[in-house]
Amino acid sequence: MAELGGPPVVSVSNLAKSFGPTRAIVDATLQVLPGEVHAIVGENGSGKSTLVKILSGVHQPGAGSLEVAGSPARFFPTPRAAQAAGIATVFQEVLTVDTRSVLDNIWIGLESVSNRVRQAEKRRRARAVLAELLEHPPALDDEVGDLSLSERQACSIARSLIREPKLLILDEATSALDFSTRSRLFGMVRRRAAEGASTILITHRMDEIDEIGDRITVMRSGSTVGTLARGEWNPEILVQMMTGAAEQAAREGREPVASADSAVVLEARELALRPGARPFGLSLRAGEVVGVAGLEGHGQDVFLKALAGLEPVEGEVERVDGSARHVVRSHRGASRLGIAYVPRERRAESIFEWMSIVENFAIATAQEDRRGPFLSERSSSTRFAEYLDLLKIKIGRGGDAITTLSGGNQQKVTIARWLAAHPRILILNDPTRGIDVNAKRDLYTLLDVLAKEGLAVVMLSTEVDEHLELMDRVLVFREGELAAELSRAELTRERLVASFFGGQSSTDSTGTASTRTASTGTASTGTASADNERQAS
Ligand SMILES: Nc1ncnc2c1ncn2[C@@H]1O[C@H](COP(=O)(O)OP(=O)(O)OP(=O)(O)O)[C@@H](O)[C@H]1O
Repeated sequence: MAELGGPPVVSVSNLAKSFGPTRAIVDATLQVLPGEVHAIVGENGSGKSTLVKILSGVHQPGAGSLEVAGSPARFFPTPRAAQAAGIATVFQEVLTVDTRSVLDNIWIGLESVSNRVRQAEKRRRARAVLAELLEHPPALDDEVGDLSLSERQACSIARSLIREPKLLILDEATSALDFSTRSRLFGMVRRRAAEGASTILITHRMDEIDEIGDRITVMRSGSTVGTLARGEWNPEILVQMMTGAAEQAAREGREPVASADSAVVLEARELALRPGARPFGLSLRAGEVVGVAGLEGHGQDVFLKALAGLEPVEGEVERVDGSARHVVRSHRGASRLGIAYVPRERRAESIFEWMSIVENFAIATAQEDRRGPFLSERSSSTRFAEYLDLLKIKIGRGGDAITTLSGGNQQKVTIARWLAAHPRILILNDPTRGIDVNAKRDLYTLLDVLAKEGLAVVMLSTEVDEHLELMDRVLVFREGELAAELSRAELTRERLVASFFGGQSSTDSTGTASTRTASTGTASTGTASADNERQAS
C-alpha cells in the first residue's frame, strides 16, 4: 500500500440494516484508507454485499454514521449520489445491456459526463481502459451479447474504471473473470493504489486476498468482527474469525473412487468444438470426478454444453448404461438419460427471479410433487429440507423470493435443484463461484459421497486449488481443443497453469512428464498417467 496518510476515504460506524425480519447487518464498522486495497471476507449471507450496497447508495441503513474524507456525511440516497462522491461499484452478477455495443455499455450511466465528451474522446478513453484490462479487447462496436462472460464482466469493470473513482468496489466481481483478465485487473488496482485511489475487494478467494489485499475486514452474521493488516492473517485465522470455529481441514486431495474397472457411463467420440478443431474423445466412468480447465473462452463451456445436449458440435455423445447405448441429441434427451447440467450464469441461466426459493428448487423435479392435477407445495418443501442441511443453505422462509437470498445461497439452491433429480452424470459449470470456503468444502464432501455412490461428475472450475483438491483428472482446453489431460498423480499448480498457456511436457526432478499435448486421443481413466510417461520417454 502506498503510505499516503490522510483521513479515510470513507468510514462507517455501527451500521445496521434489516430486510423485514432479516437482520442483514447488525453492527458493522469499516474504514477505508487512501490508496489501500481493503478486502472484506465472510461466509455467504454474512452481510458483505449489503454493506457495500449501502456505501454505493443502493440501500439505506437503519442505523449508523458515515464520514467521507474525514467529514460527517449523509448516507448516499441514490447510486448516482455515491458515484458523484467518487464511489464506483461492480457487482457479482454481470450487468450489461447485451443488445448494445461495447462502447455504449462502458458509457452507460455516465450521461451527465458523456453528453459533454466528444464521440472520438469517448472511443479513445474506452479503448484505453479495455486495452489495459483485456489481452484481446473486443471492438468497441461489437454487441456485448456476443462476448464471453469474462469479457462482459470486463465491460462492467471498464464502466467503473472510466470514472476514475476514488473508491472502486469490486463485489465478487472478479469471479467471472478469466485468469489473464483478473491478473491485468489486479495490475490496474495496484497502479490506482500507487496513485492514492482505494479499492474494496469482496472475494471468497484466499489467493486474491494474498495477492493484493493490504487489510482485511472479516464479517460474521451481519457484524464486522475485526480488521487485520497484511502479515496478521492466514487462512486458519480468517476462517476462525468468519465462522467462530476452526477451519474444516483442507484435504490433501480425494481418494479416487473410480478405477479402470468402473463402468463407463458416458462416451464422447470425435468431438470437434469448433470447425476445423482437432477432434477428441472422452470416456467417463461411474464415480469419477473430472475437472475442466483452461483460460476463459477456449472451448470448456462448449464442451460441457455438448455433453449436456445443449450445444450441437461435430461428433457424438453417448450415454452408456450397461449394454444399452443412447446418443444424446438434445438437452431434454440428456436429462431423461440422467445427465444434469448446472449452468454458470446464475442470473441469466438458472435463477427464476419471480419465483420463490422452493419453487426455484423444485422446478426441475416438479413431477415428484404432483398430487392429481395439482402441485403440492408441502412435498416440494419436504424434499428441499433435505438439501438445506446437506448444503447448509441459509434461508428465511422457503416461500420468500429467491432474490432475498445472498448470491452464494442462490447458487446452492440451483445445485440442490439438480441433485434432487438424482442424476447419474452431473455436469457443473463453475459451481463454486461465489460460495464461501466452508460451503465449498461441504460441496466437495458431498460430491465425494455421491461419487462413491457411482455418480460421475464433470466440473468446470476457474480455481486451480479446486482442481488440485477435488479432481481425479483434469482436461485442459486451449483454442477449442483438448490440449492436455493431467491425471491425479500429475496435478500440480505449476503444471496446470503451464498447460493453460500451452505448456508442453516438462520434466520434474524425478524425470516424470507433467503435461502433454493431447493427440487425437480419448481422455479416459487410469491410462493417462502411464500414457504420459510413455510419451515423455
Ligand atoms: N433485498 C433483500 N431482501 C431480503 N433479504 C435480503 C436482501 N438482500 C440481502 N438479504 C439478506 O441479508 C443477508 C445478508 O446478505 P448479503 O447479500 O449481504 O450477504 P453476503 O455476505 O454478501 O453473501 P454472499 O457471500 O453469499 O454474496 C442474507 O441473509 C440475505 O438473505
